[in-house]
Amino acid sequence: MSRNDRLLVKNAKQVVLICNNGEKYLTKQSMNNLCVIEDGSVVIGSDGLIKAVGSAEAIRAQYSESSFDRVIDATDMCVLPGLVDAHTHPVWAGDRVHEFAMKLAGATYMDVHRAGGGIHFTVEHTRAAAPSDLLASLRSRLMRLQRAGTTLVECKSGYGLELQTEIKMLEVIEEARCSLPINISSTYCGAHAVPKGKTAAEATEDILLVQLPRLKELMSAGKLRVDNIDVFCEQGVFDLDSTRSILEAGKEMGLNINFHGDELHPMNSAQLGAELGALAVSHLEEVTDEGIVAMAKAKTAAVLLPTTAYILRYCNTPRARDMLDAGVIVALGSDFNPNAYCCSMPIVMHLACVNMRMSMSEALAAATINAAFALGRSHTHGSLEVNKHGDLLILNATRWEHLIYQLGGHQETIRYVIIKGSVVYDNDRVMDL
Ligand SMILES: N=CN[C@@H](CCC(=O)O)C(=O)O
Ligand SMILES: [Zn+2]
Repeated sequence: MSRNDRLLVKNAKQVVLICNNGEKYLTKQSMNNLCVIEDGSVVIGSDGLIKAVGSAEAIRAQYSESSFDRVIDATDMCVLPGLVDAHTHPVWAGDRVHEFAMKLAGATYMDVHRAGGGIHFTVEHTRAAAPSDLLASLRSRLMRLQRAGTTLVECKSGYGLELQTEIKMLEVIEEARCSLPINISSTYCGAHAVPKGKTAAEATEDILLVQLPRLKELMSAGKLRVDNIDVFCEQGVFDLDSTRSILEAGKEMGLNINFHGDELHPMNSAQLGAELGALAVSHLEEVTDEGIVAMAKAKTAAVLLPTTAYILRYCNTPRARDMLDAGVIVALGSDFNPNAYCCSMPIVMHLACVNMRMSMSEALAAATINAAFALGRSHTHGSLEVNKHGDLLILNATRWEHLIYQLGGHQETIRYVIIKGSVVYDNDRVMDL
């Protein structure tokens, strides 16, 4: 029967499916046994979903009568799922380039924070910013992430720390979700820091009695979509009890728990996440052995952020190998924020391999299916399987590992970024491998 589909990507040297059995995440050895088809093709239908993926020969035979809006000949190229960035803070105003110099001179993250810099500096500028300016900068940041291969990204609020600005940030994220092709998972992070002039207890009360109820109203009225709730659980920020009460209230509203924990001090955040049924805990530089066991058992994903230790230098590198060996679902995120200005998941994967001793296959699984799991989206994203979103990358390379191996080389290696079967980035520069 003849039919019309949106896109055929044919004759790719490699098609990296990641997995092909409807797995929601990968752990341990399965992360090193990614499903790869040599000489393969992919078909994406007019609904933007994958209709077929398989050997080029089989797809040719199966689709001999079909027509396509677009055909890409991927001879000598590789096809991968679009990358998933499981942790970013992309909505903000105010440049913090000066803090990079302070940190290079030896200041710690908390030194900068206590001196009124860090999150507080960004809060001041974000509160004063017009929504249209926040949206313009968010758009250009998301386009940058997209050019680096990200097709699904988590975006946090958290530079308002009071009702009005937190809602403003979430509305800006919602506007981006409606107007850009990139897939967004939005996170309310009103407990990102204790606002100036308030104690942690007062801030917790404001979140529980003012911010979350208003969020609930807006969500129920269909005026705002929010997917996750986040808290910065850290000494001098939100302790374990405040974190618990905020996360529980968010869960009650139907939000997925996905929070910052065990970053600078061991807080037992991993255990709390496991106990509350969190989808994910991010950072975990200071996770304990007990925390690792609890997360593995509860199937709470660990979103590891290699840029943090790289940029802060004094901070420990997350124990990726221990977590992988224990069977924790390890995911990756860029942690894009004014402290860690990194838009590139290929660079994040490279850092994960070199500094956290992950294999390239583990890093790719962590930046696709497992990152999608951390956002509750692995049934639709994170692998190239029939009925999932047709979000993929086509590389100017005959082996997919070039995406990670070439540090900072993604501008040349990524030829196309495709979301739901439409080309959203076409880099037609020819490169020499
Ligand atoms: N740790 C807390 N939050 C961010 C940093 C945000 C900022 O410094 O503006 C993080 O994930 O690294
Ligand atoms: Zn963060």
